[in-house]
Amino acid sequence: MDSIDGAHVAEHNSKSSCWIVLDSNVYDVTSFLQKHPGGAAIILKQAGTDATREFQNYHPLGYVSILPAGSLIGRIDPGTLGNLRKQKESAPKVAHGDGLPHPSLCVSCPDFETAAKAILPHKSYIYASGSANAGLSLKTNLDDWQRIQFRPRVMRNVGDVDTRRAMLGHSSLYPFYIAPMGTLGAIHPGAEPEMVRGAIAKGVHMVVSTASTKSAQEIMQSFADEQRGLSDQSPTQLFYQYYMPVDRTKAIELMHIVKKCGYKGLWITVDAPVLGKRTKDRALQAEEALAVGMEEERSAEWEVGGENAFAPAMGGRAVTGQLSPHTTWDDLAWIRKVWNGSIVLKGIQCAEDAKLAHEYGIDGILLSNHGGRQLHTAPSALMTLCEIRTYCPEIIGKMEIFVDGGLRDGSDVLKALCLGATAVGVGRPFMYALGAYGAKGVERCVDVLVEELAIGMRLLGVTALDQLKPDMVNATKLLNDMWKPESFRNRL
Ligand code: HEM
Ligand SMILES: Cc1cc2nc3c(=O)[nH]c(=O)nc-3n(C[C@H](O)[C@H](O)[C@H](O)COP(=O)(O)O)c2cc1C
Repeated sequence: MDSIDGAHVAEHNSKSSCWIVLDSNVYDVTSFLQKHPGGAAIILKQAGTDATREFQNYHPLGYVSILPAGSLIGRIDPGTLGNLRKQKESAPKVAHGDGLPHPSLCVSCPDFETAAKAILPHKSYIYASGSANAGLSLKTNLDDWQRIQFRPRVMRNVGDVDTRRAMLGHSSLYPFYIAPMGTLGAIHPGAEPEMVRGAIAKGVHMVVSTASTKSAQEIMQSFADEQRGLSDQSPTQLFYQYYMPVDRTKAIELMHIVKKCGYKGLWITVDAPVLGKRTKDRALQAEEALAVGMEEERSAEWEVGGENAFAPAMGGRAVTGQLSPHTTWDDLAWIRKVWNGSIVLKGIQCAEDAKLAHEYGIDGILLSNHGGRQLHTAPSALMTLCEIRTYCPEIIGKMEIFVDGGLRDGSDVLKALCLGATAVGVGRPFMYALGAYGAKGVERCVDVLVEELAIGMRLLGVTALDQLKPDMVNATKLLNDMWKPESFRNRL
């Protein structure tokens, strides 16, 4: 392979010819610029430089495999590294220390967001906090927890409370877990292994995203190393969130990798046949592009899956081939043959699909609208849970029912459990805690949620989670707004 002088690379620093160095290899990424899901501008800023460090904040090195054939043009001559264009200084990924409140000052979930917002690079905060379209699905998620009130019982000897609950046959210390979130490298340099460290320290389960910065193998390795350090004492288990790639061979290959790694269950995300419209990410990408004299273009190719079978990820735009819009219920037959462990469908949003999942023999469903990041004005998980209670109550207790979206208070977990949920997924609070404080923040976030949960149990009058019953909550407000079939409405 050709050895290329740094000075020569440095000359290719524009949108008409853009070269970058990654892991000592020189790539011509000119034709890839407009296809990059993170936007052209972010790569263009690195043009003519060694982009390895910045690149690894977001991606595993293996990502280079999706570059068009012929992009690799040589190796950088190591003696000429000094001739490369100087990398533009970007804001430090995390500025731990300076001005950041001590983690103990985070006493409720919103405090983690305040801390993270203060120190995360703007782009990372936009990624974490963003939602689809005008943000109404996210708002519904947050609001609906408040639309259910408790009906507490008193004088019930609540001296000791037990917060344990099993998830898919794995005992859990708590009835909540860390929801899968992609690209944690944009939030903390330690990326997913840092989140895993915090999870293990507190024994909370975690679902790992297909769109992770680190590979499924690396994350499981960090989990195993960490567990070994604790003599395998932590009850934490890792599950795997699965995005279906367009290419069947790739899809099967990924399942084999996940199985070999030892992830405990496959959580197939079914609410993302295409990426939702991430308004804030898109606006920011357009701004960044204009700042370097380019214009972001909308491309239909980015909106639906194509031929490129690449492990998915969720930036402002999806990579061609990373999300399959073609998946149907029939696919569950071959998935079952490849994956013999438990399966959860993530993103069920109405009673009919919940019932179907049960008929297909699925182990669990996760009622979720993806943290409000997919369909505009989608129902909250609590609303879908009310639908299930009304239209197919027979499935409750027959399969595990998880819910996620907008949970910001540990005691709210109890509302979902009263209505029949197995456990609740918590997303952004853990992401913000990670961004602000790394693994220590994740630990702190668990503590905050557990404290609220345990106080809530006592004040509600229960000492174990199996004592929670539907009549301990008043969900009338949600039930009033719940969808009713046309025939039923005509009778009113
Ligand atoms: C040159 C080869 C590159 C390839 C093949 C590539 C690939 C991708 C892919 C597949 C995504 C989708 C989302 C994700 O996985 O996070 C993405 C998003 C992104 N990429 Fe790259 N990328 C490249 C270079 C870079 C560089 C050099 C940077 C930064 C210096 C960068 C920063 C980002 C960011 C910030 C996102 C959006 C993340 C998000 O909002 O989720 N990429 N890229
Ligand atoms: C920044 C971010 C990234 C996410 N990435 C993924 C993902 O890769 N796969 C997935 O199935 N869900 C993903 N989600 C959705 C979460 O798994 C979960 O459904 C949602 O965050 C729950 O809402 P909450 O953040 O309000 O707790 C992501 C959510 C956020 C906030």
